[in-house]
Amino acid sequence: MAQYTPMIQQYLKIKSSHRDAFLFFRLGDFYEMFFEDATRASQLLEITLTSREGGTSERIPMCGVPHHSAANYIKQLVESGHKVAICEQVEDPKSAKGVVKREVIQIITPGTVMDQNLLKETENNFIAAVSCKDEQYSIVLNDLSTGELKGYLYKGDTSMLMSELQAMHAREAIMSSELYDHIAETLRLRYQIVSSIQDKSEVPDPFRRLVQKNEKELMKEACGRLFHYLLHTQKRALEHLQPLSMQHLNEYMKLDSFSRRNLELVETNRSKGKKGSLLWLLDRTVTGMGSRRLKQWIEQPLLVPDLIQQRLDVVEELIQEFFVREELRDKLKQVYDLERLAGKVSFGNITARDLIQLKQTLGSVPGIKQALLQLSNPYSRGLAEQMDSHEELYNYLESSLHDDPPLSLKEGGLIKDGYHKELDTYRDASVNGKAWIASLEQKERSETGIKSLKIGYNRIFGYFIEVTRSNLSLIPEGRYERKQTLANAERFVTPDLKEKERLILEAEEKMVSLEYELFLQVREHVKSYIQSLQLLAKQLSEIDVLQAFAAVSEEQRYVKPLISSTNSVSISNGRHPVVEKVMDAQEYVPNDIYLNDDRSMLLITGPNMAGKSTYMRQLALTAVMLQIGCFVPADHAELPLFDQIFTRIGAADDLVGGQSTFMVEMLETRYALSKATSQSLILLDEIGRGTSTYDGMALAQSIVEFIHDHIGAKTLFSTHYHELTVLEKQLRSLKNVYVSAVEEQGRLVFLHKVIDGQADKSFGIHVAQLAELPSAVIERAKSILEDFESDDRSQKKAQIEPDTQLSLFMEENNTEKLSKKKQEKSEVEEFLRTMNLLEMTPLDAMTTLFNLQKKVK
Ligand SMILES: Nc1ncnc2c1ncn2[C@@H]1O[C@H](COP(=O)(O)OP(=O)(O)OP(=O)(O)O)[C@@H](O)[C@H]1O
Repeated sequence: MAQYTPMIQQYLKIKSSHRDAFLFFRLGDFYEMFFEDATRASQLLEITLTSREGGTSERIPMCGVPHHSAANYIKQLVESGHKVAICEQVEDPKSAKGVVKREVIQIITPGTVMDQNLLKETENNFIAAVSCKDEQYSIVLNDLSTGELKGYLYKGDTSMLMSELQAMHAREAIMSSELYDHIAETLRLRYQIVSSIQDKSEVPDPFRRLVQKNEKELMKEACGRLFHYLLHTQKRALEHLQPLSMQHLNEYMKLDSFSRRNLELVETNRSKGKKGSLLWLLDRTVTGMGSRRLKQWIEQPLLVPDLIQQRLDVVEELIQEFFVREELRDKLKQVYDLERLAGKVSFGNITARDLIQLKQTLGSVPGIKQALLQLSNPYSRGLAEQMDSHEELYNYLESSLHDDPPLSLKEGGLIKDGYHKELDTYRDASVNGKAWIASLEQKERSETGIKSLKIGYNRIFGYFIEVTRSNLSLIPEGRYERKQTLANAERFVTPDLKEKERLILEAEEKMVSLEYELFLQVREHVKSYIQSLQLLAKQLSEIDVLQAFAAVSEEQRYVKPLISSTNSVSISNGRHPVVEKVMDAQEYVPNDIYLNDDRSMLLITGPNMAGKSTYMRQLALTAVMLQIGCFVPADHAELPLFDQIFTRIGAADDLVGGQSTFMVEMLETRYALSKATSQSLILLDEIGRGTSTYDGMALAQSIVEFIHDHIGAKTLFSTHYHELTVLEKQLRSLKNVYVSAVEEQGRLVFLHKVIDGQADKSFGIHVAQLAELPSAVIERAKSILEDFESDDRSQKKAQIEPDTQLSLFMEENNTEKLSKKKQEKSEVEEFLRTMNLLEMTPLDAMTTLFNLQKKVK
């Protein structure tokens, strides 16, 4: 260490406590990185790697970014899952003795970004902290930009924990070093979640107010971890953090990570994008806050009937009252991101422009209240009555801040005239001084008779009187003092001009620093409103989501659903909201779904592509829509409130996790079987197809029986194993339905209509034809199928299972082939035994061998 220069020593010392972050080390106008940080950053950011002397024989690798454009580079690093520690000079270099003092002022990590450039308007940015004991987990989820804190308690194992973290969209997870050793690598590789260690878990003093005294110890631990981490990275008080809100299982529908993914609630499985998801369909919100709230609602449907009913009633009235809705939408358009503005106030990075946005937002609240008061429904009226438009704060901001302030806080132009006496005096001095100077030009022109005389200003020489060379002789002796000579003019000053200049500059300097001081006071004043602004933000975002529900429901012809008190589902002409939206509405074939205690399970058969999964998803999405308080796609709908939805739909390979499709399927099923209750909804799509036919069929049947006999959950079960349809006779509450299709002139026509009973034909080859497999393959498959069907044994089998898919036939035929092969093998053996080798030519032997091999093959 000693051989390095003092500055590099300082760097190394600071770096030693920030090993997991890129250290942006401020050197003049640049942030520099050294050693390994420099080599890695130069590759990641594609910037030039240089080097500098550092006191040793070898030069030190170095790369840097200009401080004014650092934000973009930080963004790139953080978005790719890295952390950046910002190390600033914390003393004036002019007064520093030796190396200027430097300190890390903030660590920017994927889960703690506060910069607008790094945040997506319509998405929360979550950081989670975790604690665990035995099989219990506590997770606290925080969005630092909005201050929300949500707590969850779970029972499960680490793989469950990891998929929950993913389902919560956590970008970063904070945990003990012990847990870190177990899961950090998997979290990073499989879920792209950055992990950080924080072993301190006691809730620090300033944060005590956020966690209730009688909260569970494990929960307090997770909160403590989070708060210590936030203090360590942000290094400031975070007054906008909201009290911990525990998420109780009995208030929300539980949707595990598999189901959220399978139902494509907020993103599609394939592209991982919003488009094509339920969120995409419903997102008619006008504000970023509303869009984020909607996403939270979709991921946490309610279980409390009154709350759901309240939302449904508002939506109903907003559909009827078109003009009120339009007025609300209009006013909401003037609402800025109040939630994040409140966060910025506390964080200390709010600008005058942000405060103007805050003012404009407050300005639109009275209009929103007024619109809401036009509705008769008690919930929206109550909301309007509780809504505080913060008149006092509005007036305060109105009287203090300019409407169009500059971005910079240190150049003046922030505070309005009349707000502060002293500031007004300086302004007057500056304005009067400038007016005096303007009149001086006139006066000097007329007294000297020099028409081209002018008064100018530059930063170095200040104010001056400029006379062209040809007019110099007209200046009376001793009138001006010479200041600067130009090629064809001379510049002069007078004692009065100098004095005025001093007054103006002094006033301007004082003005700028006083304005900054006043701005800080304004900012401080706004801080006292953080909590009530957060409440207002919540109310506004809620209204925004409800008006969005009304807009989509009206456009898509949804109906107000009823909450069933008899635990039955009755949906007539139901539709899958997203499939319907992306296809021509006329083409969509609506379907009914009826379920009750005597008909709690439907076994769905039908050809591939007929619409089995669509039908199943349709029910789940309708349930989610009802439980978030939105109208639903049907002509009539009545559903119970489902406590949980479990799904096993589609292939969701977890290749990174090293699990096969079949294993994932079994894990998801195990999860459903162990957690479901009679109030749950279970959707199982072709369970067992990932293994051999009999194996799969046996599993499928035992799963159906288990759900029927031991759980009693409403269940939709689609299968290609037509053999299972006999279960209708054995299981009281199981009913067969099928999705119809007809064959017309050798081609398959899907009717997409779900009918009671069972399908009577297998259409696998037709689907392959639709998929435009080579015609040779199709023809061959048809002829194989014919062979199978004409085969005796196959016929016999077909009596029991007339409708099996091609795959099933293949399996069956394998058994037959096997015995055929045995027979052939014995023929070959016999031939080999009796063959007279001595009488054969080499060519004969070769031909015989060829024929034998052909036979065996
Ligand atoms: N009710 C409907 N009305 C119109 N089109 C539909 C309907 N249901 C499904 N479809 C269309 O059929 C396609 C296939 O549907 P789906 O994936 O549900 O079939 P499936 O029977 O589950 O197929 P597989 O057995 O191959 O998984 C959908 O993408 C959609 O375009």
